Amino acid sequence: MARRSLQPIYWDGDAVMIVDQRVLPHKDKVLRCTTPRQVIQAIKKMAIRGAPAVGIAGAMALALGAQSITAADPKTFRRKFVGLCDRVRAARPTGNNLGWAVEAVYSVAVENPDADVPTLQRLIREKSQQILEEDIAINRAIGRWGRQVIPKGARILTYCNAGALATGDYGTALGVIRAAFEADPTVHVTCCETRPFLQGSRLTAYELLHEGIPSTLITDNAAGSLMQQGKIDVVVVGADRIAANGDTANKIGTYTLAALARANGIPFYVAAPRSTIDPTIANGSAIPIEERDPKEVTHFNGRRVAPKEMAAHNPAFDVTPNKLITGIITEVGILKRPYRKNIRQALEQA
Ligand SMILES: CSC[C@H]1O[C@H](OP(=O)(O)O)[C@H](O)[C@@H]1O
Repeated sequence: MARRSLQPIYWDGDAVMIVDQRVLPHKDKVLRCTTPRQVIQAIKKMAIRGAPAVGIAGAMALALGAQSITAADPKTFRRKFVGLCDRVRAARPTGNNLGWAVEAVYSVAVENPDADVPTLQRLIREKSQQILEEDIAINRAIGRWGRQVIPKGARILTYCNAGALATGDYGTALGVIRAAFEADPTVHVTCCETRPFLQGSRLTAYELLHEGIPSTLITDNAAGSLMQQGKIDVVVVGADRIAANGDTANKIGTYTLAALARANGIPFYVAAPRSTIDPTIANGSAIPIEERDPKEVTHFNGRRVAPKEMAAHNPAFDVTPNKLITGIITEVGILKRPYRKNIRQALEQA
C-alpha cells in the first residue's frame, strides 16, 4: 500500500493548508490559511507544532504576507516585510527552527537588492517550498545515520512526537525509527503519551500504526520502570533548540527520561536537523522556555479536572544537559563529545 503522506503543511495554489493536529487522530481537519495571521494563530494554538514544522509554517506565512504587501517599490516592501518577519518569529519562543526559517526567507530580500516587488514575492514563495522539500531530505539523512545506533531487534523508547507531523515529513526521531524499521522489522517502539498535549498517544501512536511499526503506548510515568526492568535498549527523542555545547531543549519530561536512561545505562540520543542548533547560545541556560496556558494542565478534553482554586505551572519544554546525551543525530552525522567542537564543525559543513 502506498504510504499516505503525513505532511502537516502544504501549498494549495495561493493558500497554505495546515493539518489541524489538535483533533488528530480521530478527525481529519485541514485549515485553509490565506493570510499570515491565520498561520501564526495555527502555530500559537498548536494546530501545527514540532520545531521543524513550525519553521516551515513560518516560512509559508512570510510567503503569504509577501503576496499581500502591495508596496510598489522594493524599499517600502522590505520595510513592511521586516515587520511581518518579527511577528512570525514571535509565534513560539523555544524552537530554533522558526527563527532560522525567518532569517532564511528574509535573506532572499537581502541577496537580491535590485529585485522588483513581484520578483521578491516569487523568490520568497520559492524559498518557502525549498525549505519544506529540503527538510524532508534532511530527515531521511537523519534516519540513515540514526539507524546505525539501533541494535537488531532493539526495544526503542521515544517521547512526544518528532515524526512526519512535527516536520516536513518522515520525522527526526521517528525518521530514525522509520529507517531502523525499514532495515530491521523486529524492532519495537514504546511511545510515551506526553502530557498534557498528548503528542505521543495521539500523534506518534498514529504515525507508528500508520507505518505498521510494532509499538506500545505507555503513560509518561511508566518509562522509568520499563528501563529499570531492562525492557528498553535505546531512547531516541527530537529537539527544539540545541545550544552550542549540545544542551538540548525538548518537550517537558525529556530531561527526566535522559536522567533515567543514564541511571539505567541506556543510550540516549537526540535526533535533529542542523537548523535546530542555535550557535549563538553557549549553553542550555539561555534557551527561552515557553510557558503555556495552565488550562492545558488543569483541564482534560475541555473539562476541568483540578479544583478551580488550584494554580498550575505549564512549561512546554525542559533542557537536557549535554552530559546525559549519548549522541546528536544530524543530517551530516552523529555528533559526540566534545559537543562544542563537533557542533561547530557540523555547522561548517556544506
Ligand atoms: C521534530 S522536533 C519535535 C519537537 O517539538 C515538540 O514540541 P511541540 O509539540 O510543543 O511543538 C516536541 O518538543 C518534539 O520533540
